[in-house]
Amino acid sequence: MASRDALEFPESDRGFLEPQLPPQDGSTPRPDMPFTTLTFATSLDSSLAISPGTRTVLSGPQSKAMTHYLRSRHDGILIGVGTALADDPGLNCRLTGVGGYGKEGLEGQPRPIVIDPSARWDFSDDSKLFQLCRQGRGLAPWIVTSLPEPPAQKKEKLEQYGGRFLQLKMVTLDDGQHRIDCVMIEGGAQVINSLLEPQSMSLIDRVIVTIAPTWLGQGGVVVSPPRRFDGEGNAISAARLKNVRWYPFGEDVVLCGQVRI
Ligand SMILES: NC(=O)C1=CN([C@@H]2O[C@H](COP(=O)(O)OP(=O)(O)OC[C@H]3O[C@@H](n4cnc5c(N)ncnc54)[C@H](OP(=O)(O)O)[C@@H]3O)[C@@H](O)[C@H]2O)C=CC1
Ligand SMILES: Nc1nc(O)c(N)c(N[C@@H]2O[C@H](COP(=O)(O)O)[C@@H](O)[C@H]2O)n1
Repeated sequence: MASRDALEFPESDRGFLEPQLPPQDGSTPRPDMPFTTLTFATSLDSSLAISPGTRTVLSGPQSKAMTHYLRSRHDGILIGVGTALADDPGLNCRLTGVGGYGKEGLEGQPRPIVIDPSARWDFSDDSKLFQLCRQGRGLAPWIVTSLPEPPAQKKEKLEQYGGRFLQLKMVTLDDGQHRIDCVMIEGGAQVINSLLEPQSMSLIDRVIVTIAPTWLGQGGVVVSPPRRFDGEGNAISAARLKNVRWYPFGEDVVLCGQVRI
């Protein structure tokens, strides 16, 4: 039976998204690299949150359900440590019919991946992610760190739940069981802004942005990649999408496209 807090994303809305999603046969556009979707919700003034260190609800119910559908179609969800600290996120999929929400096991649940170079996320049993693990509603996170020896207590706790630390140079796992074919990158701003820099933008296969009809005002956590200049020193746009599609979800609009390289 589906749980009371489960979300529904109707079949009628799924067709629009299908061409944007990772191929279901696990094939990837670049060898040994996952299919990557950059997806987030923004205000009209490009803010992800009203101020640093806070969580702001931008998506309405329909686009929120869409995000959970996207989660169900990716193996992993990636965030930066700034988001883990600010949001205490669940990072699971709460759609009816996935594991923990009407289905046995954890089928359809993505692996949370937290980029935490210095292992500064001070997680505990009370962290939302670990509560969901105990309830059989989400997978334990993988934490990508550059520390050769992550703190022993954190490592022990993480492994208790089935999570693990990955050192930066070991992101690509060579044991096939833990392969990740597609990753959904949710943010936050620093992660997104760095991915939209020229040297990284080719790593993004799709961009799916929920735009909420609100201005959060100055002082927000903003998506705005570093400015670029042409050969004559004139400012040019930092990044632009091609193959753009728009879709309304309630009061929000969802924009899909590919970064023009
Ligand atoms: N509306 C939405 O859809 C979303 C909103 N958010 C919001 O965004 C905010 C958090 O954003 P922000 O503060 O920018 O934090 P981020 O989540 O982007 O995390 C930033 C940290 O991650 C590490 N990091 C980021 N980029 C890289 C990189 N390229 N290589 C290595 N490490 C990297 C750094 O850690 P270190 O400093 O330790 O080296 C950095 O300080 C929160 O308020 C959250 O609510 C987040 C996701 C989605
Ligand atoms: N799609 C979307 N809409 C918003 O309004 C948001 N604030 C976010 N934030 C992202 O979702 C994470 C929270 O996930 P849980 O609901 O806790 O599972 C948050 O950490 C951001 O990555 N996304």
